[in-house]
Amino acid sequence: MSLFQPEPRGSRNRRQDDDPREPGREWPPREQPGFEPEPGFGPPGGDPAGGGPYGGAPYGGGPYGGAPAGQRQAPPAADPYEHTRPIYQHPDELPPGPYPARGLPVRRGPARPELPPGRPELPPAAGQLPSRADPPGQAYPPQPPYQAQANPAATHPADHGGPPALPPRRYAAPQVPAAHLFEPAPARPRPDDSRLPARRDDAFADGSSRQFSVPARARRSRESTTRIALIYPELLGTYGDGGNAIVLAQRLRWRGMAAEVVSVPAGEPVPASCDIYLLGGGEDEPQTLAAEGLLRNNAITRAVDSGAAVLAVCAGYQVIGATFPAGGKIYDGLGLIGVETRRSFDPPEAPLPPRVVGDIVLDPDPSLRLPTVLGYENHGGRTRPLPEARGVPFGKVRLGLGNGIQDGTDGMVHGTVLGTYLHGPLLAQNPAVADLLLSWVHGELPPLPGPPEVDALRAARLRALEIA
Ligand SMILES: NC(=O)CC[C@H](N)C(=O)O
Repeated sequence: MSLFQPEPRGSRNRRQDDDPREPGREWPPREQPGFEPEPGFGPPGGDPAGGGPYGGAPYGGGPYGGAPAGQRQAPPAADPYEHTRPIYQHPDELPPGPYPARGLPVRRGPARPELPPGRPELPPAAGQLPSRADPPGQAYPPQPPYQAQANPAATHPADHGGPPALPPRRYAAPQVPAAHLFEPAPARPRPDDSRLPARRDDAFADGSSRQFSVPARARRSRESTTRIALIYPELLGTYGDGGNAIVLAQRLRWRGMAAEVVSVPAGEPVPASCDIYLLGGGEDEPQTLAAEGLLRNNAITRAVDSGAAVLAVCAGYQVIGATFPAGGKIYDGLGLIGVETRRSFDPPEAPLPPRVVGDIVLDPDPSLRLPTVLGYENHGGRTRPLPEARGVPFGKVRLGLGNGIQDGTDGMVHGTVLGTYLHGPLLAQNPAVADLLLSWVHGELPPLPGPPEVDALRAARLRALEIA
Protein backbone atom coordinates (compact mmCIF):
# COMPACT_ATOMS: atom_id res chain seq x y z
CA MET A 1 0.00 0.00 0.00
CA SER A 2 1.30 3.43 -0.82
CA LEU A 3 2.21 5.52 2.16
CA PHE A 4 -0.12 8.18 0.92
CA GLN A 5 -3.29 6.16 0.46
CA PRO A 6 -5.98 6.93 3.01
CA GLU A 7 -6.26 4.30 5.66
CA PRO A 8 -9.43 2.20 5.57
CA ARG A 9 -12.10 3.08 8.09
CA GLY A 10 -11.75 1.16 11.32
CA SER A 11 -8.06 0.50 10.69
CA ARG A 12 -6.17 -0.38 13.86
CA ASN A 13 -3.83 2.48 13.14
CA ARG A 14 -6.45 5.16 13.05
CA ARG A 15 -5.69 7.44 15.98
CA GLN A 16 -9.33 8.42 16.35
CA ASP A 17 -10.08 4.87 17.50
CA ASP A 18 -8.08 5.61 20.61
CA ASP A 19 -9.28 9.11 21.21
CA PRO A 20 -10.25 9.28 24.88
CA ARG A 21 -12.45 12.27 24.12
CA GLU A 22 -14.78 10.11 22.03
CA PRO A 23 -18.30 10.41 23.45
CA GLY A 24 -19.26 7.54 25.71
CA ARG A 25 -15.67 6.38 26.06
CA GLU A 26 -14.37 5.73 29.54
CA TRP A 27 -11.29 7.70 30.62
CA PRO A 28 -9.02 6.73 32.12
CA PRO A 29 -9.59 3.30 30.56
CA ARG A 30 -10.08 0.26 32.73
CA GLU A 31 -7.48 -2.42 32.77
CA GLN A 32 -7.84 -4.46 29.63
CA PRO A 33 -7.75 -8.19 30.28
CA GLY A 34 -4.82 -9.88 28.66
CA PHE A 35 -2.95 -6.65 27.98
CA GLU A 36 0.77 -7.25 27.83
CA PRO A 37 3.08 -4.36 27.00
CA GLU A 38 5.65 -4.88 24.31
CA PRO A 39 9.11 -5.44 25.72
CA GLY A 40 11.22 -2.29 25.69
CA PHE A 41 8.21 -0.14 24.94
CA GLY A 42 6.35 -0.85 28.08
CA PRO A 43 4.16 1.20 30.31
CA PRO A 44 5.53 3.80 32.68
CA GLY A 45 8.04 2.29 35.04
CA GLY A 46 9.62 0.15 32.35
CA ASP A 47 13.23 -0.85 32.39
CA PRO A 48 15.18 2.33 31.68
CA ALA A 49 17.99 0.27 30.20
CA GLY A 50 15.61 -1.71 28.03
CA GLY A 51 15.19 -1.92 24.29
CA GLY A 52 12.87 0.58 22.62
CA PRO A 53 13.99 3.17 20.12
CA TYR A 54 15.16 5.47 22.88
CA GLY A 55 16.76 2.82 25.02
CA GLY A 56 13.80 2.08 27.24
CA ALA A 57 10.38 3.15 28.31
CA PRO A 58 10.37 6.86 27.63
CA TYR A 59 8.10 7.62 30.54
CA GLY A 60 9.78 5.17 32.87
CA GLY A 61 9.88 5.22 36.61
CA GLY A 62 8.16 8.52 37.08
CA PRO A 63 5.54 9.80 39.42
CA TYR A 64 2.82 8.44 37.22
CA GLY A 65 3.23 4.93 38.53
CA GLY A 66 3.26 1.94 36.27
CA ALA A 67 4.58 -1.56 36.33
CA PRO A 68 7.99 -2.78 35.18
CA ALA A 69 8.11 -3.77 31.53
CA GLY A 70 6.67 -7.19 30.96
CA GLN A 71 4.26 -7.00 33.88
CA ARG A 72 0.65 -6.10 33.77
CA GLN A 73 -0.12 -2.52 34.69
CA ALA A 74 -2.13 -1.98 37.86
CA PRO A 75 -5.65 -0.60 37.40
CA PRO A 76 -5.59 3.19 37.51
CA ALA A 77 -6.66 4.98 40.67
CA ALA A 78 -10.00 6.78 40.67
CA ASP A 79 -8.36 10.02 39.54
CA PRO A 80 -4.64 9.65 38.98
CA TYR A 81 -4.35 13.36 38.18
CA GLU A 82 -5.99 14.52 41.40
CA HIS A 83 -2.75 15.90 42.85
CA THR A 84 -2.09 18.06 39.81
CA ARG A 85 -5.41 19.90 39.92
CA PRO A 86 -4.26 23.16 41.49
CA ILE A 87 -1.82 23.92 38.72
CA TYR A 88 -4.54 23.94 36.09
CA GLN A 89 -6.36 26.84 37.74
CA HIS A 90 -7.79 29.40 35.35
CA PRO A 91 -5.56 32.52 35.35
CA ASP A 92 -8.49 34.63 36.58
CA GLU A 93 -8.68 32.50 39.72
CA LEU A 94 -5.02 32.89 40.65
CA PRO A 95 -4.25 34.83 43.81
CA PRO A 96 -3.17 38.41 43.11
CA GLY A 97 0.55 38.76 42.78
CA PRO A 98 3.25 40.12 40.57
CA TYR A 99 3.00 37.10 38.26
CA PRO A 100 0.73 37.79 35.33
CA ALA A 101 1.25 40.78 33.09
CA ARG A 102 -1.42 42.72 34.96
CA GLY A 103 0.84 42.78 38.07
CA LEU A 104 4.06 44.75 37.87
CA PRO A 105 4.38 47.07 34.89
CA VAL A 106 6.48 45.53 32.16
CA ARG A 107 9.33 47.79 31.27
CA ARG A 108 10.58 47.29 27.78
CA GLY A 109 13.94 48.27 26.40
CA PRO A 110 14.20 50.96 23.76
CA ALA A 111 12.82 49.95 20.37
CA ARG A 112 15.57 48.47 18.24
CA PRO A 113 16.07 50.32 14.99
CA GLU A 114 15.39 48.35 11.83
CA LEU A 115 18.41 46.55 10.42
CA PRO A 116 19.15 47.23 6.78
CA PRO A 117 17.68 44.52 4.54
CA GLY A 118 19.87 41.54 3.68
CA ARG A 119 22.61 39.99 5.72
CA PRO A 120 25.59 41.92 6.99
CA GLU A 121 28.77 41.54 5.03
CA LEU A 122 31.63 39.55 6.50
CA PRO A 123 35.37 39.70 5.82
CA PRO A 124 37.03 37.05 3.65
CA ALA A 125 39.22 36.01 6.61
CA ALA A 126 36.79 36.27 9.47
CA GLY A 127 38.13 36.53 12.96
CA GLN A 128 35.73 37.91 15.52
CA LEU A 129 32.55 38.05 13.50
CA PRO A 130 29.76 40.53 14.05
CA SER A 131 26.41 38.94 14.67
CA ARG A 132 22.99 39.66 13.34
CA ALA A 133 22.11 40.24 17.00
CA ASP A 134 24.84 42.87 17.56
CA PRO A 135 23.77 46.50 17.62
CA PRO A 136 23.02 48.03 14.24
CA GLY A 137 25.27 50.77 12.98
CA GLN A 138 28.31 48.58 13.35
CA ALA A 139 30.52 48.60 10.26
CA TYR A 140 30.27 45.16 8.75
CA PRO A 141 33.14 44.16 6.49
CA PRO A 142 32.25 42.58 3.11
CA GLN A 143 30.95 39.03 2.99
CA PRO A 144 29.90 36.70 0.18
CA PRO A 145 26.13 36.51 -0.27
CA TYR A 146 24.29 34.25 2.12
CA GLN A 147 23.28 30.86 0.77
CA ALA A 148 20.99 28.57 2.70
CA GLN A 149 22.32 25.01 2.76
CA ALA A 150 21.04 21.75 4.15
CA ASN A 151 23.91 21.26 6.57
CA PRO A 152 23.57 23.93 9.25
CA ALA A 153 27.24 23.76 10.18
CA ALA A 154 28.19 24.46 6.57
CA THR A 155 26.34 27.77 6.56
CA HIS A 156 28.56 29.26 9.23
CA PRO A 157 30.22 32.44 7.95
CA ALA A 158 33.60 31.17 9.08
CA ASP A 159 33.27 28.68 6.22
CA HIS A 160 33.77 31.58 3.87
CA GLY A 161 37.05 32.66 5.31
CA GLY A 162 38.60 29.67 7.04
CA PRO A 163 38.47 29.00 10.75
CA PRO A 164 39.37 31.93 13.00
CA ALA A 165 42.15 31.54 15.52
CA LEU A 166 40.70 30.20 18.75
CA PRO A 167 41.59 31.51 22.17
CA PRO A 168 43.19 28.87 24.40
CA ARG A 169 40.69 26.53 26.02
CA ARG A 170 40.51 26.41 29.78
CA TYR A 171 40.21 22.67 29.84
CA ALA A 172 41.88 21.02 26.87
CA ALA A 173 40.92 17.57 25.72
CA PRO A 174 43.15 15.02 27.42
CA GLN A 175 45.44 13.37 24.89
CA VAL A 176 44.13 9.87 25.46
CA PRO A 177 43.44 7.59 22.48
CA ALA A 178 39.76 6.62 22.37
CA ALA A 179 40.52 2.91 22.89
CA HIS A 180 41.92 3.67 26.33
CA LEU A 181 38.63 5.04 27.49
CA PHE A 182 37.21 1.61 28.04
CA GLU A 183 40.34 0.12 29.59
CA PRO A 184 41.87 0.93 32.95
CA ALA A 185 42.80 4.62 32.79
CA PRO A 186 46.51 5.42 32.65
CA ALA A 187 47.62 7.41 35.69
CA ARG A 188 47.37 11.02 34.66
CA PRO A 189 50.02 13.36 36.04
CA ARG A 190 48.50 16.43 37.65
CA PRO A 191 49.48 19.47 35.62
CA ASP A 192 51.61 21.99 37.39
CA ASP A 193 49.86 25.09 38.67
CA SER A 194 51.05 27.32 35.85
CA ARG A 195 48.97 25.28 33.42
CA LEU A 196 45.82 25.50 35.48
CA PRO A 197 43.01 27.60 34.12
CA ALA A 198 42.83 31.16 35.35
CA ARG A 199 41.25 31.49 38.80
CA ARG A 200 37.74 32.72 38.46
CA ASP A 201 37.30 33.50 42.13
CA ASP A 202 38.86 36.95 41.75
CA ALA A 203 35.67 38.02 40.00
CA PHE A 204 33.84 37.81 43.28
CA ALA A 205 33.12 40.47 45.83
CA ASP A 206 35.36 39.49 48.69
CA GLY A 207 38.05 37.80 46.60
CA SER A 208 37.53 34.65 48.63
CA SER A 209 37.17 31.18 47.23
CA ARG A 210 33.41 31.28 47.69
CA GLN A 211 32.57 31.07 44.06
CA PHE A 212 28.88 31.55 44.41
CA SER A 213 28.61 34.91 46.05
CA VAL A 214 27.52 37.74 43.81
CA PRO A 215 30.22 38.72 41.31
CA ALA A 216 31.88 42.01 42.25
CA ARG A 217 31.42 43.36 38.76
CA ALA A 218 27.81 42.55 38.08
CA ARG A 219 27.85 42.80 34.33
CA ARG A 220 24.57 44.59 33.83
CA SER A 221 22.87 47.55 35.38
CA ARG A 222 19.25 46.87 36.30
CA GLU A 223 18.12 49.49 33.78
CA SER A 224 19.67 47.91 30.71
CA THR A 225 17.97 45.09 28.81
CA THR A 226 19.22 41.66 29.82
CA ARG A 227 19.96 39.63 26.70
CA ILE A 228 19.38 35.92 26.98
CA ALA A 229 20.91 33.87 24.16
CA LEU A 230 19.16 30.63 23.26
CA ILE A 231 21.88 28.74 21.43
CA TYR A 232 21.03 26.62 18.37
CA PRO A 233 17.46 25.68 19.37
CA GLU A 234 17.14 23.41 16.31
CA LEU A 235 20.11 21.34 17.50
CA LEU A 236 19.89 21.68 21.26
CA GLY A 237 16.15 22.00 21.71
CA THR A 238 14.92 18.41 21.69
CA TYR A 239 13.84 18.36 25.32
CA GLY A 240 12.01 21.65 25.75
CA ASP A 241 14.97 23.32 27.41
CA GLY A 242 14.16 26.51 25.47
CA GLY A 243 11.63 27.06 28.25
CA ASN A 244 14.56 28.14 30.42
CA ALA A 245 14.84 31.33 28.34
CA ILE A 246 11.16 32.14 28.88
CA VAL A 247 11.48 31.67 32.63
CA LEU A 248 14.55 33.91 32.92
CA ALA A 249 12.96 36.67 30.81
CA GLN A 250 9.70 36.48 32.72
CA ARG A 251 11.32 36.58 36.15
CA LEU A 252 13.15 39.75 35.10
CA ARG A 253 9.97 41.33 33.73
CA TRP A 254 8.02 40.50 36.88
CA ARG A 255 10.65 42.56 38.67
CA GLY A 256 10.12 45.46 36.27
CA MET A 257 13.34 44.81 34.36
CA ALA A 258 13.68 44.51 30.59
CA ALA A 259 14.70 41.24 28.98
CA GLU A 260 15.23 40.05 25.43
CA VAL A 261 15.57 36.46 24.25
CA VAL A 262 18.08 36.27 21.39
CA SER A 263 17.55 33.02 19.54
CA VAL A 264 20.76 32.06 17.71
CA PRO A 265 19.98 29.61 14.89
CA ALA A 266 22.54 26.98 13.97
CA GLY A 267 24.87 28.36 11.34
CA GLU A 268 24.67 31.91 12.65
CA PRO A 269 27.58 33.43 14.55
CA VAL A 270 26.99 33.52 18.28
CA PRO A 271 27.00 37.08 19.66
CA ALA A 272 29.50 37.67 22.46
CA SER A 273 27.39 40.53 23.81
CA CYS A 274 24.66 38.54 25.60
CA ASP A 275 24.36 38.27 29.37
CA ILE A 276 23.13 34.70 29.73
CA TYR A 277 23.75 31.79 27.35
CA LEU A 278 21.44 28.77 27.34
CA LEU A 279 22.37 25.43 25.77
CA GLY A 280 19.82 22.63 25.89
CA GLY A 281 19.76 18.90 25.31
CA GLY A 282 20.02 17.16 21.96
CA GLU A 283 20.72 13.93 20.16
CA ASP A 284 24.31 12.88 19.59
CA GLU A 285 24.72 14.08 16.02
CA PRO A 286 23.16 17.53 16.43
CA GLN A 287 25.32 17.82 19.50
CA THR A 288 28.49 17.38 17.44
CA LEU A 289 27.27 20.03 14.96
CA ALA A 290 26.56 22.39 17.84
CA ALA A 291 30.05 21.89 19.29
CA GLU A 292 31.60 22.49 15.87
CA GLY A 293 29.69 25.74 15.42
CA LEU A 294 30.44 26.97 18.93
CA LEU A 295 34.15 26.24 18.66
CA ARG A 296 34.41 28.43 15.57
CA ASN A 297 34.20 31.80 17.22
CA ASN A 298 34.27 30.84 20.91
CA ALA A 299 31.99 33.80 21.64
CA ILE A 300 30.60 32.13 24.74
CA THR A 301 34.04 31.77 26.30
CA ARG A 302 34.76 35.45 25.63
CA ALA A 303 31.39 36.44 27.06
CA VAL A 304 31.98 34.38 30.21
CA ASP A 305 35.35 36.06 30.64
CA SER A 306 33.55 39.37 30.81
CA GLY A 307 30.96 38.17 33.30
CA ALA A 308 28.19 36.44 31.32
CA ALA A 309 26.42 33.42 32.81
CA VAL A 310 25.90 30.02 31.16
CA LEU A 311 23.26 27.36 31.82
CA ALA A 312 23.99 24.19 29.86
CA VAL A 313 21.71 21.17 30.08
CA CYS A 314 22.59 17.56 29.18
CA ALA A 315 24.04 17.66 25.63
CA GLY A 316 24.81 21.33 26.34
CA TYR A 317 26.56 20.33 29.58
CA GLN A 318 28.62 17.76 27.71
CA VAL A 319 29.47 20.33 24.99
CA ILE A 320 30.79 22.94 27.44
CA GLY A 321 33.06 20.32 29.01
CA ALA A 322 36.42 19.21 27.63
CA THR A 323 35.31 16.20 25.54
CA PHE A 324 32.22 14.10 24.80
CA PRO A 325 31.40 10.96 22.82
CA ALA A 326 29.16 10.57 19.76
CA GLY A 327 28.96 7.88 17.09
CA GLY A 328 31.95 5.97 18.49
CA LYS A 329 34.23 9.01 18.41
CA ILE A 330 35.36 11.54 21.00
CA TYR A 331 34.73 15.21 20.23
CA ASP A 332 36.22 18.37 21.69
CA GLY A 333 33.91 20.55 23.72
CA LEU A 334 34.36 24.21 24.63
CA GLY A 335 36.42 23.46 27.74
CA LEU A 336 34.45 25.99 29.78
CA ILE A 337 34.20 23.63 32.73
CA GLY A 338 36.54 20.84 33.71
CA VAL A 339 34.50 17.73 32.97
CA GLU A 340 34.77 14.94 30.42
CA THR A 341 31.95 12.73 29.18
CA ARG A 342 32.08 9.13 27.97
CA ARG A 343 29.56 6.35 27.42
CA SER A 344 31.07 4.64 30.41
CA PHE A 345 34.09 4.89 32.65
CA ASP A 346 36.24 2.16 34.07
CA PRO A 347 35.17 0.23 37.14
CA PRO A 348 34.04 1.08 39.75
CA GLU A 349 31.91 3.56 37.77
CA ALA A 350 30.93 0.87 35.23
CA PRO A 351 28.85 -1.12 34.54
CA LEU A 352 25.84 1.15 34.37
CA PRO A 353 22.68 1.03 32.31
CA PRO A 354 23.38 2.14 28.73
CA ARG A 355 20.91 4.98 29.06
CA VAL A 356 19.15 6.57 31.98
CA VAL A 357 15.63 7.94 31.59
CA GLY A 358 13.52 9.19 34.46
CA ASP A 359 13.03 11.60 37.30
CA ILE A 360 16.00 13.16 39.03
CA VAL A 361 16.09 15.03 42.32
CA LEU A 362 19.13 16.84 43.74
CA ASP A 363 20.23 18.19 47.06
CA PRO A 364 22.08 21.20 45.67
CA ASP A 365 25.60 21.99 46.82
CA PRO A 366 25.21 23.95 50.09
CA SER A 367 27.29 26.84 48.71
CA LEU A 368 24.51 27.54 46.19
CA ARG A 369 21.89 28.03 48.91
CA LEU A 370 19.12 26.50 46.82
CA PRO A 371 16.10 24.39 47.74
CA THR A 372 15.74 20.82 46.43
CA VAL A 373 16.16 20.74 42.65
CA LEU A 374 13.75 18.71 40.49
CA GLY A 375 13.96 17.55 36.90
CA TYR A 376 14.17 14.60 34.59
CA GLU A 377 17.11 13.09 32.79
CA ASN A 378 17.56 11.21 29.54
CA HIS A 379 21.14 10.57 28.56
CA GLY A 380 23.63 7.90 27.62
CA GLY A 381 26.73 9.88 28.60
CA ARG A 382 28.52 9.71 31.94
CA THR A 383 30.42 12.77 33.10
CA ARG A 384 33.29 13.18 35.55
CA PRO A 385 35.51 16.05 36.63
CA LEU A 386 39.00 16.27 35.21
CA PRO A 387 41.75 16.01 37.81
CA GLU A 388 42.53 19.71 37.50
CA ALA A 389 38.90 20.80 37.53
CA ARG A 390 37.70 23.67 39.67
CA GLY A 391 34.15 24.23 40.84
CA VAL A 392 31.63 22.15 42.75
CA PRO A 393 28.97 19.66 41.69
CA PHE A 394 25.54 21.19 41.11
CA GLY A 395 24.19 18.74 43.67
CA LYS A 396 24.08 15.29 45.23
CA VAL A 397 21.64 13.01 43.47
CA ARG A 398 18.84 11.92 45.78
CA LEU A 399 16.88 10.17 43.03
CA GLY A 400 18.15 9.34 39.54
CA LEU A 401 21.67 9.08 38.16
CA GLY A 402 23.10 12.50 37.18
CA ASN A 403 26.79 12.39 36.30
CA GLY A 404 26.73 8.59 36.71
CA ILE A 405 29.96 8.39 38.67
CA GLN A 406 30.65 6.97 42.11
CA ASP A 407 30.39 10.20 44.06
CA GLY A 408 26.66 10.36 43.28
CA THR A 409 26.69 13.93 41.99
CA ASP A 410 25.07 15.77 39.12
CA GLY A 411 26.47 18.64 37.13
CA MET A 412 29.23 21.11 37.79
CA VAL A 413 29.19 24.79 38.75
CA HIS A 414 32.22 26.95 38.19
CA GLY A 415 32.08 30.72 38.52
CA THR A 416 29.12 31.81 36.42
CA VAL A 417 28.85 28.54 34.48
CA LEU A 418 26.34 25.86 35.44
CA GLY A 419 26.20 22.50 33.67
CA THR A 420 23.66 19.84 34.62
CA TYR A 421 21.78 16.81 33.31
CA LEU A 422 18.42 18.20 34.45
CA HIS A 423 15.73 18.86 31.87
CA GLY A 424 12.32 19.92 32.96
CA PRO A 425 12.79 22.63 31.74
CA LEU A 426 15.04 23.06 34.75
CA LEU A 427 14.15 26.67 35.50
CA ALA A 428 10.40 26.19 35.15
CA GLN A 429 10.46 23.69 38.00
CA ASN A 430 13.18 25.45 39.98
CA PRO A 431 12.73 29.24 39.93
CA ALA A 432 15.42 29.60 42.61
CA VAL A 433 17.97 28.32 40.07
CA ALA A 434 16.73 30.96 37.60
CA ASP A 435 17.24 33.65 40.24
CA LEU A 436 20.72 32.31 41.01
CA LEU A 437 21.71 32.76 37.35
CA LEU A 438 20.16 36.24 37.28
CA SER A 439 22.07 37.21 40.42
CA TRP A 440 25.32 36.25 38.70
CA VAL A 441 24.55 38.89 36.08
CA HIS A 442 22.73 41.56 38.10
CA GLY A 443 23.84 41.09 41.67
CA GLU A 444 21.30 40.46 44.41
CA LEU A 445 17.74 40.88 43.12
CA PRO A 446 14.56 41.57 45.08
CA PRO A 447 12.99 38.27 46.15
CA LEU A 448 10.14 37.00 44.01
CA PRO A 449 8.26 34.12 45.59
CA GLY A 450 6.30 31.59 43.61
CA PRO A 451 4.51 31.67 41.26
CA PRO A 452 1.91 29.61 43.14
CA GLU A 453 1.40 27.19 40.22
CA VAL A 454 5.09 26.30 40.39
CA ASP A 455 4.99 25.90 44.17
CA ALA A 456 1.99 23.58 43.71
CA LEU A 457 3.76 21.66 40.95
CA ARG A 458 6.90 21.24 43.05
CA ALA A 459 4.93 20.08 46.07
CA ALA A 460 2.97 17.59 43.93
CA ARG A 461 6.12 16.23 42.31
CA LEU A 462 7.93 15.84 45.63
CA ARG A 463 4.89 14.04 47.09
CA ALA A 464 4.60 11.78 44.06
CA LEU A 465 8.29 10.91 44.25
CA GLU A 466 7.84 10.29 47.98
CA ILE A 467 10.49 12.84 48.81
CA ALA A 468 8.29 15.22 50.78
N1 LIG B 1 19.31 14.47 26.58
C1 LIG B 1 20.44 14.79 25.98
O1 LIG B 1 20.74 15.94 25.78
C2 LIG B 1 21.30 13.66 25.50
C3 LIG B 1 22.75 14.04 25.48
C4 LIG B 1 23.63 13.00 24.82
N2 LIG B 1 23.30 12.88 23.42
C5 LIG B 1 23.54 11.67 25.57
O2 LIG B 1 22.76 10.83 25.23
O3 LIG B 1 24.24 11.48 26.52
